[in-house]
Parts: sequence; C-alpha cells; structure tokens
Amino acid sequence: MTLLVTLYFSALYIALIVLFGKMLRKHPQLPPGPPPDPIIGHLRLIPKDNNEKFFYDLSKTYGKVMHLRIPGQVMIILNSAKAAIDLLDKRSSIYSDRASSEVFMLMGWGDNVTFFPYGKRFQKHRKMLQEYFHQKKCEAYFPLQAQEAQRLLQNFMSNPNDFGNHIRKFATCIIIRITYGHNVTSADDPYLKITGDVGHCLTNCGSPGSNIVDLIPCLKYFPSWFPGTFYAHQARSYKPIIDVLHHYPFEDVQKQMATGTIEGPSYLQYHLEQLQRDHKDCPFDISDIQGTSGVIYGAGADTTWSTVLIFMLAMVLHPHVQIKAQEEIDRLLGTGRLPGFSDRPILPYMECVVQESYRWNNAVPAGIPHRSLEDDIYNGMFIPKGSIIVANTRGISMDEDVYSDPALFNPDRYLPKPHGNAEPYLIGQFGFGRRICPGRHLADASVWIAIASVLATFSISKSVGDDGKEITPDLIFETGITSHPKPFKCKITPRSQISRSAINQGSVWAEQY
Ligand code: HEM
Repeated sequence: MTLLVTLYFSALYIALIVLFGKMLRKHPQLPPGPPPDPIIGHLRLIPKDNNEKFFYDLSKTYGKVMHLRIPGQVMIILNSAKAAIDLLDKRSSIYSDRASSEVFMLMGWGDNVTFFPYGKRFQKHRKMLQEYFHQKKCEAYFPLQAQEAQRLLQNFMSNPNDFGNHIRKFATCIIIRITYGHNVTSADDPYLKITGDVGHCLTNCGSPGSNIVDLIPCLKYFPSWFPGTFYAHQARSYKPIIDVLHHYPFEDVQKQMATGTIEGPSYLQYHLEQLQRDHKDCPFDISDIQGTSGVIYGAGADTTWSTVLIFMLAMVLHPHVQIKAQEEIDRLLGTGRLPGFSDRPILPYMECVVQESYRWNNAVPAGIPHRSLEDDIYNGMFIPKGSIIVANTRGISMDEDVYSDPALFNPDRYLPKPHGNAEPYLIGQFGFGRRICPGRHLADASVWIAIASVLATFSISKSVGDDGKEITPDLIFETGITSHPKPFKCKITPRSQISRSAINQGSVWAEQY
C-alpha cells in the first residue's frame, strides 16, 4: 500500500513537472522578480502596508517592470510612466478589468464601480459618472468650490490649529453639495457625521487588492481569532455604516423631491428625475443610483483632503517655495483679492506647486490594481491572463530617469530651462486607461482653489514648542485606500491685514470665481 502511494505521488509529481515545463516553454519568461519561496512564492515578502515603497525599492534591483507571485496569482508591477501608458492606456482593451475586493464587499460596497469587473455594468456606471463630471460640466461647480475655499480660509483664521479637520471638511462639503445638494452649515450636521464615520472605515480597511484577505479570500470564512482575518472582521463591523451612506441621503433627497423642498441641484436628484421620467426605458435603476452616489463620496473626499494636506506639509518644510508662489500671486493679482479659477493660466509657478504636491507624495500611492483579460507579451516578457497589474504611482513619481533628486519637493523642476529642468508633470496620480479616475477634473479644481486661496492669504511655518524651538514635522504617512500625512503641527498666520479683510468679505470673493 505504501509503495503504491509513493508510486502514485511520484507519477503525479513527474506529470506536473512535465506540464509546467511545457507551459514555460510555450511562453517567454515572466518579467524579472525576486527569488520565490516554494509553493507560497513571494507571499512572505509582501508587507502588510506601505506596498508602494516595497514595490519601488524592489524595482531598483529587478527593473521597472517586474513580477511577484502568490499562490494562484501573478502580480505585474509597473514602476514607470512609459510602461503604464504602454499597457494600461495603449492596450486598454485588455488591461481594464479589476479584481473584486473581498474586504470592500464585506463592508457593503457591492455596488461600487471601483470593484466591478470590466463589462456592461461597469460601462453603465462609468457613463453615469462621466456625464456629471466631464471637464466642461465641472466648470459649473467652480462657484461652489470657491465658496467652500472661502469657508476653509475663515476656519483657518478662527481656529488655525485644527487645520487638518478644516481641510477635510472643505473636501467633504464639496462632495456632499454636488452629490446630495445639501449645504452643511453646522458641526452636528447628519451628513457630516455619516461621511466622517465612512471616512474612518476607509482609513482603517487596508489597501484594496493587496491586503491579506484580498490576497487569500478564504480567510474571510475563518473565525476572528485566526491569524490574518483582521480586515475581514473589521469590514463586517463597518457594514452598517456603509449601509447608512447608501440609504440616508437617498431617502432624504427622495423626500425633498416629493415635498418640493429640494435644497439644491445634485447628482442624486438629476438621476432620480431621469429614472422617474424614463421609467422602464431608463438605462439605470435605483441600485445604480445608490451605488454611483456612494462611490463619489468613497473615492472623492479623502483623496482631495489628503492632497491638500500633503501641500500643507510641503509648505512647512520648504518656506522658500511658499514665498516664491506668494510673490507670483502678489505680482500678478495684487494683494487685494483672492485668486479665482480664471487666474489659473496666469499663475505658472502656482501650477508647478500644485503639480509637485501630486508628485512628491501621492494620495493613492499604489494606484488601484487593474487585471488583465488576455495573455500578453510586453518587451519580450510574458504577462499571463488574469494578472494583477499594479501601476505603482510611487515608483512612477520617484523615477530617477525622469525626475532629478525625486525625493525633494521642488516645483522649479517643471520650469523651462534655464530657470528649471523642464521635467514633465506626473502622469498617473489619477490612474490610467478606461479605469482613469472619473472625478479627476472636479478633484483637480478643488485642490487648485484650496492651494491658491491658502497661499494668497496665509503664511504657513513650523510651530514652536514649549522650549522655544521650532518643531519640524516628520514625513510619516498613514495608508489605507488613500495615504495621508500623520497629524502634524504648524503655524498658520494671515499674511496681512488685507488678507484678513479679503477672507472676511466672504461671498464677494466666492461669487467672483
Ligand atoms: C485628488 C483627488 C483624487 C485622486 C488622487 C484620485 C485618484 C484615483 C485613482 C488613482 C484611481 C484609480 C484609477 C485606476 O484604476 O487606474 C481612482 C479611481 C476612481 N476615482 Fe478618483 N481620485 C480623486 C478624486 C476623485 C473624486 C472627486 C471622485 C468622484 C467624483 C473620484 C471617483 C473615482 C472613482 C469612481 C474611481 C473608480 C473608477 C473605476 O474603477 O473605473 N475620485 N481615483
């Protein structure tokens, strides 16, 4: 019996080796990668968080296109803009699929386009979002964004120490107004509470696609004491909060529509009206409206907040950049008014500051992984169907062949020679191809107006400790689906009496945009 079993397994082993050998001979090699462990591949190497740095560090040894393997899954990591464009943009018909995220499904994000596979439902949701957030349409939101920037400045003035929360409120209120038509006017507003709770879930749920439960989905069936199940249980406990995000605003807007008390135009109202009007001929249903409106908050608020916070940190650490940008504003706009969107083309250095804030540290540093739909060959390397494709924004933004001294915050790098180094703006902070962020025009306008308004009116500097010494913030980031600087201290003071009155004149500036 023992002999039979031994013979059986020997035969099976030989058959597998032959089969594997044939498979390998049929295709060129996978991209380079570190030596794997038997069976588990590179699983042991992949860290719990900070994947973007791990991928970037590995690329220095294995190249800008490399692979990692975990049981049943090949990951292709792209650390250059060229490779990401070549594959995700130029071959988008085969690189636009997405793996689902077990953790996000457990949390209740089943109708979230971010985790849809490529197909009809994905296209339907993208179309709904595209219609409301294309570049031209986003100009209609400029006045609202300028008003929220105005509120941000007033909040900076009244309580500068709480600047991080003010920026979060700025980003959140823009999303709430556009999605639900609701204007937040008090700190105990229910919408603010809901989005605050959801924000907490998103920061603590791990990176979608690369947390341990997403990599080994069967972990979701194990009890909570079992190692590696943390994110699955966390996600289940968050589900009631995500359900409230999908239901409360929806019912609120429906009620307002029924009673003729609509607060303002919104994404929800626009689509609910279309559904009522076209009824059976309408291409979408209620779950599509709930799903797409939920994703706007889920994807749009923390990312914007994080980008503006990264800018604040850069200003504390690089005062000469701040002074140069402020000199440009004073020279070109004078000191008596706030910048508006129509000033954007005439403030080139400010543009460099905004673009450098995207590049220096990224709000979504490892992107969101795509998945390939077919076998492919790139520069002689084999990319099997079903591979997870990570366009690592961190690696792209730190590419030393493109950016000199990439770790340095240096907006001058983009200026034409001889003033600067004529380096290109970052590509990829909003993703690639058919999955590119549908909210990028809205987000970019929010980031620009916040940065321009703050620079025009406030000086940002190091805070001073009880010992009279300046406190230099550490460059430490917290990473969930987004990455943002750990809370840090800084000193925020109005630049002049003129700034004070500009800020206090409130709506005058907001309406000018
Ligand atoms: C500074 C702010 C933002 C950043 C840095 C950002 C970044 C990203 C990135 C990197 C992706 C992944 C793209 C890919 O897979 O290739 C993404 C996807 C997405 N973003 Fe944004 N985003 C921002 C703001 C917004 C806003 C304001 C909205 C909503 C209006 C939004 C909605 C979405 C959605 C729905 C997806 C999923 C798209 C899909 O899977 O097809 N984002 N974003």
